[in-house]
Amino acid sequence: MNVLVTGGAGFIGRHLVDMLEKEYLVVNVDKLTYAGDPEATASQKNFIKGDILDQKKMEEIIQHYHIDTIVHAAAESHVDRSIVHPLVFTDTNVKGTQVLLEAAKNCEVKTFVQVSTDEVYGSLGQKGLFYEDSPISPNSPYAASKASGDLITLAYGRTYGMKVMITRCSNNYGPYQFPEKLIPRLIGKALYDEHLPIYGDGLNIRDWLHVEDHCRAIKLVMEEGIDGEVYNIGCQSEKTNLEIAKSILMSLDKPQSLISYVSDRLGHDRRYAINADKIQRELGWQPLIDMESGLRSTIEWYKENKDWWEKKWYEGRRREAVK
Ligand SMILES: Cc1cn([C@H]2C[C@H](O)[C@@H](COP(=O)(O)OP(=O)(O)O[C@H]3O[C@H](CO)[C@@H](O)[C@H](O)[C@H]3O)O2)c(=O)[nH]c1=O
Repeated sequence: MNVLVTGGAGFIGRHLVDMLEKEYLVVNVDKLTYAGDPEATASQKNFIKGDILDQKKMEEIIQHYHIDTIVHAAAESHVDRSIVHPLVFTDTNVKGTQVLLEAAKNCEVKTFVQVSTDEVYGSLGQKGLFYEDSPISPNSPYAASKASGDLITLAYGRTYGMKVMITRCSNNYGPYQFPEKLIPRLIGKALYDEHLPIYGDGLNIRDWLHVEDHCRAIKLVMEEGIDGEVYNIGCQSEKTNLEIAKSILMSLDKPQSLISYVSDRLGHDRRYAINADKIQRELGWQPLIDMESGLRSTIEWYKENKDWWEKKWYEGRRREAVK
């Protein structure tokens, strides 16, 4: 396979490129937004700075590298940002996905994998799980843009006979996650003895998945997934945000008094919990990293790589300010 990965300088994308490069020719196309890491691309065999909205460029790249498979991981991904700047989410996650599909169709790419999210299903109460056939009911502008990207992907499959598949993961964590997201943000704050901001009552639940387990699942879908199918990816590791904050403080030997309740996120989804039986049953995927050891090693990583996340945080904020 010759694989085009979009967003391979982002958190999930860079882990994916590392994994896929061991077996395939991989080309990473990334726009390098505030969340993209130019350093990630230094060791990648084929990196091209580019925007998925540039159809001509995407077609040239696909043709030049004889791409037969696209794994589309480029996205605006932060819910809080989507509440403040919703339009860029539509540009990248909806229109960008469609432009990429157009390029793929015109160049007769064989397989297209859309990397998506469990947030397209909306929010759960205390009980129940998201299944692949659960109704799409997104709440944030981010989730709605990803749901739209999923629907347009499926439409291209049905209309033009393209082989398309969708993966929907739960909340990822692990090394190199941009420090705007809950786990790296809280670790960073705790390391500096700053208050850990917890939105609302802290009892919102997320279902956590280590990024390496996620990437192994995407790779499997790319290799063995069935045309037109959706695959949920998660490892049934539900935690309240408060539990995460407490674990981080405990691991770093910091006082629980650093927890600080702040205003809630607008339209804050209460609970995500995903059923991933299908990918386990049909493709034989299994998560290998349990939350306890995964969180421990992630905390260690952020402790040892302060330079990386501090730089990303300040660089990211600078680039945002310029925009
Ligand atoms: C950044 C931050 C977040 N939170 C809360 C909001 C959420 O309930 C929870 C996790 O927030 P976030 O890390 O922003 O992640 P969340 O909104 O769940 O979305 C993530 O998980 C999704 C998959 O479920 C991905 O599709 C998204 O791209 C990813 O950002 O923690 C806080 O309480 N304090 C914070 O400072």
